[in-house]
Amino acid sequence: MTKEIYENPDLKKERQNCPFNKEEITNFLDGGKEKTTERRQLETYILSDEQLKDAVPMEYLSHADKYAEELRKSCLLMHKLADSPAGQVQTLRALMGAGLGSAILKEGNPIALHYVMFIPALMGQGTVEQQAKWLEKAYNLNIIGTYAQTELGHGTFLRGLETKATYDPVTKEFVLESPSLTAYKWWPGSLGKTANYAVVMAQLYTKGKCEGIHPFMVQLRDEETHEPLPGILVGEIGPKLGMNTNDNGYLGFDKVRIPREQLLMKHSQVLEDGTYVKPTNSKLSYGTMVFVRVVVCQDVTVNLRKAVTIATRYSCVRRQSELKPGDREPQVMDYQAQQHKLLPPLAATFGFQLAADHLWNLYNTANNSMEQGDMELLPDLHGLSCALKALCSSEAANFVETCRQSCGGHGYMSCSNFPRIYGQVTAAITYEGENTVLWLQVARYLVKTRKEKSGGLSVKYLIDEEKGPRTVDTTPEGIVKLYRRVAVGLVDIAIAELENNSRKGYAPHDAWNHAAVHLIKAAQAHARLFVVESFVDSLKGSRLSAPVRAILSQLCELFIIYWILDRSGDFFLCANLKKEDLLQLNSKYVQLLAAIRPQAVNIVDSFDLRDEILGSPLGCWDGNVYQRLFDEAAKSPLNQKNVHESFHKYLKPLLKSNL
Ligand SMILES: CCCCCCCC/C=C\CCCCCCCCCCCCC/C=C/C(=O)SCCNC(=O)CCNC(=O)[C@H](O)C(C)(C)COP(=O)(O)OP(=O)(O)OC[C@H]1O[C@@H](n2cnc3c(N)ncnc32)[C@H](O)[C@@H]1OP(=O)(O)O
Ligand SMILES: Cc1cc2nc3c(=O)[nH]c(=O)nc-3n(C[C@H](O)[C@H](O)[C@H](O)COP(=O)(O)OP(=O)(O)OC[C@H]3O[C@@H](n4cnc5c(N)ncnc54)[C@H](O)[C@@H]3O)c2cc1C
Repeated sequence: MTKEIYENPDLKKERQNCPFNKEEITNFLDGGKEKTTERRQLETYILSDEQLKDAVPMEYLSHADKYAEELRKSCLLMHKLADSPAGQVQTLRALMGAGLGSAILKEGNPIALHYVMFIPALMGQGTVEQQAKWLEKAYNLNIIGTYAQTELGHGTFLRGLETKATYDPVTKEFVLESPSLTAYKWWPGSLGKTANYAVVMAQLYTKGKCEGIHPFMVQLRDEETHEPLPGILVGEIGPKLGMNTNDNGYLGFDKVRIPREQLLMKHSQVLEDGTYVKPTNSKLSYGTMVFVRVVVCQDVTVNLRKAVTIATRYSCVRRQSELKPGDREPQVMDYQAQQHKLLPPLAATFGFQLAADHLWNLYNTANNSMEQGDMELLPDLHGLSCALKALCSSEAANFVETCRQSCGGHGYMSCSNFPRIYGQVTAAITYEGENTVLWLQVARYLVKTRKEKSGGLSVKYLIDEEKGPRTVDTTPEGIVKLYRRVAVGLVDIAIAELENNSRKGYAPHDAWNHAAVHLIKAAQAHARLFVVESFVDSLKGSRLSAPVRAILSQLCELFIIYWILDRSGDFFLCANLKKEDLLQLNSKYVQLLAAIRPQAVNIVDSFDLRDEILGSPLGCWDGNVYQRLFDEAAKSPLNQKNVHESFHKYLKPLLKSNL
């Protein structure tokens, strides 16, 4: 007898008569049919392993027990790598990120930094010989590394880092030192308890001169005992808003000597006599950060997809209040206000992914040409990776919080998974370059391009001024032009502000600081233009069936109008937008909300996120929300006895005290 599978009747209804093929969208997002098959096989392989399941929810464990439990699972996952049905790199990518990996390691993988930064740093900064020495050991997990750059006193301002590596030509060694408390490394993931090696960024001194920050390969712990080596002061920094099993750590050096060959010398070298050989570009040592900024865009998008799926399914199960007097309480998704909360982030997941795909392609192209010594694409890659990392992380964090709020009280439960998703996404606003600082980097590139009439592909529109009438056209292509005008206009306003400040007698750095608000707005407009253009162009260029194209085009239109309505001042200011245009866009927007609403569940279904990955009773495929919430509550240690011992210890004496 086959067991009947429960499906909430409202969700069942939502899923009936879907006008498009969900599987086609799944394949589109995965990058092809074969990729979908491979991903599903991998998910089944990992998620069916009983040893990877939690005996109790993580929330109920102590800080140290959480770490130990996640390290156990993380190591087990690594043992499973060899038999994975997907390729090694594919498996690692899935296990380190917000998708499959987060189903097992909910608050961070203690060895993530090894793959996300340590190995990429070795590959990007090490010579062929250095790679031959350490990469295989790193691949085989004979050593586990991290990337130690940020210090207690400095994260953003890399030139201000204090850790010193002074070359001693007599012994042909570098001497590593932390000259003050603020020089201690502070934050690197996996550093606290897991890693036994690190790529350490330190100020290189040779022949009495500081040559700036450089990467050094440093052993931190004994390979057998795991005890810190002499002169190494290492530990964990304590609980954080999220990502609590990433064991972020601190690290100090008390005159630690390492051989000269442990300076990673792909781009710059120190010869035996202490002569310094410069890199072709002084920013090449920042390459590892560029890589992570690129992958973070993909990662926050996956997290956003999870949040939207949970909130959308829940909003179709949840019935509350009265829409039509006397009628049954409606699904909360039927309130236009709820659609306004959830459909823009739903649409954003597509826009962000398509833009992140473009960035990934640029990263690979630029990297290939840099391997041949051609640095031409580096400024564009730096500008675009900063812009997209900042935009995707900050928008995703806001959207995730909106999704949480859209679930009312139940969204506030830990088991809803919103706190963890938010904890991860909001961290991306800070790590790998604090967003404000990245916006200012982008602005620097835009101002330079506009003034010097020279720059890469992503900023070409600042050089080739658009010709023709400046009328407002509200087709998607017309809307892209509006975004372009805003991006150009806001750069010009920022430049005018800079010039105005100079005329007032400000020195260039003060003129810059006093124009920051305008500069940041210009950088954000540039990033939005890139996402909007990527969304519109990718749909135009893709081979999709008519029904899939229709729904994705509606999402695209909704999204690009949403941002205009959100920032209408910029469009009035720079794109000739009139009141009538805005009203027209507003009515188009609400029409689109109504048109997309019936397909919301089908769209999130097409993300094909398994219940284990969503990790939330609110978002499960079957919509059995209330039963699952009850089951979660039953796991609370406070519910294991009717009367907790603390009653006898504290409450009873109080009750009897006749205060
Ligand atoms: C078989 C195995 C294979 C391996 C397979 C691997 C698979 C797995 C891989 C991926 C997995 C995917 C899953 C993804 C999961 C993702 C996340 C999960 C884990 C979480 C990890 C979190 C880790 C966090 C780490 C960190 O935070 S590390 C520390 C980061 N720190 C920063 O970002 C510091 C920010 N500050 C700066 O970047 C800079 O200081 C600055 C603000 C840019 C200014 O620098 P400064 O030197 O002061 O510059 P100036 O002198 O002012 O010069 C400016 C000048 O330089 C140019 N510039 C600046 N930066 C760059 C750059 N990076 N590249 C190129 N150019 C640069 C800039 O444009 C200016 O140029 P001009 O003078 O010409 O204008
Ligand atoms: C979860 C997490 C994981 C991390 N992992 C690692 C890791 O693995 N390895 C590692 O090395 N580091 C890591 N970091 C550190 C991270 O890279 C830094 O925290 C980040 O670069 C910001 O630097 P900061 O903390 O010094 O902030 P600050 O630079 O001190 O920022 C404080 C404020 O000052 C503002 N500000 C600073 N400079 C400027 C400026 N020039 N103009 C305008 N405003 C400015 C910022 O916008 C911000 O509002 C991690 C951080 C987090 C939160």
